[in-house]
Amino acid sequence: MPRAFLVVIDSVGIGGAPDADRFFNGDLPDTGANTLAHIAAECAAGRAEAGRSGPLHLPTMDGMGAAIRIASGTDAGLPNHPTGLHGAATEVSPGKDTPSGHWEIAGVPVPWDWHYFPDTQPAFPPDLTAQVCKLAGTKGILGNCHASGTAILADLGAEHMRTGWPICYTSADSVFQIAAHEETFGLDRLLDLCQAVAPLVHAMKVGRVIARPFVGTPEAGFTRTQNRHDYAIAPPSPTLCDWAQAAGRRVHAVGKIGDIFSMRGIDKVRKGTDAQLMQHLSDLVDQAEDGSLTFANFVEFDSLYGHRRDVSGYARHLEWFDSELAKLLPRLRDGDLLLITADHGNDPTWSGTDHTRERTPVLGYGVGKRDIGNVMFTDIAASIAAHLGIPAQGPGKSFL
Ligand SMILES: O=P(O)(O)O[C@H]1O[C@H](CO)[C@@H](O)[C@H]1O
Ligand SMILES: [Mn+2]
Ligand SMILES: [Mn+2]
Repeated sequence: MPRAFLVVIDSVGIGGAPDADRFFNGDLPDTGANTLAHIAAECAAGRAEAGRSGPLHLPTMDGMGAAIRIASGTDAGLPNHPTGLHGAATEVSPGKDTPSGHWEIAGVPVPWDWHYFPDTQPAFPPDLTAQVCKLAGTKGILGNCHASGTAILADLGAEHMRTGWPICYTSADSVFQIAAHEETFGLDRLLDLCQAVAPLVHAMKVGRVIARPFVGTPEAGFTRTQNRHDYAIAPPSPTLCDWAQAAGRRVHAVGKIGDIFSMRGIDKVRKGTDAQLMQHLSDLVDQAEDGSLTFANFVEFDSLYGHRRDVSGYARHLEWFDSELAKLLPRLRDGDLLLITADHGNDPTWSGTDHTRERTPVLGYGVGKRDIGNVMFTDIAASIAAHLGIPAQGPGKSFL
């Protein structure tokens, strides 16, 4: 029985979203944002030389050049000799966030408008703040604003250690993020707090509460740990994961897929750094059951490089991923399909620190060379379902 591996390289957009003008980073619309093309251009110009050098080199993902031209008509200077399936996918959900992107890739566009906290200070309504304080057992919260998660630790980490108040912040995404020190505040206490706050903000149609534990001292600085946990609102209707499970197939989640889908339709989760996730994916190529679905998310493109506007780092991570993929592909079995895509953009050359609305690449291995052109996010779910031979739901059409 054929197996499917659906791999999301988080935030690797390729421009061209028809509705980019409706999404913003600060005051600037996302029109023209193009994560991969702009990274490739910076590399070609010799401006992304930290820990790597020269033009962006992605020989395994050899369909990227073609995908980017399909999405945005841009010549990013990437070679255009695709050997596998290649195309570009367009999102319709009214959000450029991770759950919107993943649910739609899994066949379910978001049917509601997310609630976003305003970019004001305070950002949160007083009654929500009061409830968070009550649940945390503190007299106040710190932050209460839009912020970059690393910058706010530098600003408020010391005050947090002194007062014991949780650092609460948001972004252009529909999120409520709580940062707290793993030792002085306590990791379990932070996770319990986030879990308790989640239903309050989900009721407001805020997509996620994210626990952002950190360690360190005011003197040495603060760093976030791997114990991040997302408490997401459940998908509005059954997704590819549920379709597969209902058909009696095993569903493996690698990375934060379990969190994004509120564990709906998922049998087993493997987590870690992207390097560890690559090992998990590699193990699953060897071990995943016939007929199974493996759904992976590699988040560090987004969290370590996109939001941090680090072009060299992003290019390095793309080249690392590409070289790891080269070791993985020859071990796929006959009948396997491995599909690579992304959930939104996060152009590290763009203004602000938020995601960018973009089309995303669709690269397929194991089904021969074909140009699928422009497809919709939901077509990915329909295609995976067709490949696995299971019934699909919703608006997607298979491109296989
Ligand atoms: O700046 P950090 O804390 O990494 O937060 C980013 O991560 C969140 C989830 O992807 C986004 O909403 C953005 O705010
Ligand atoms: Mn994402
Ligand atoms: Mn992000």
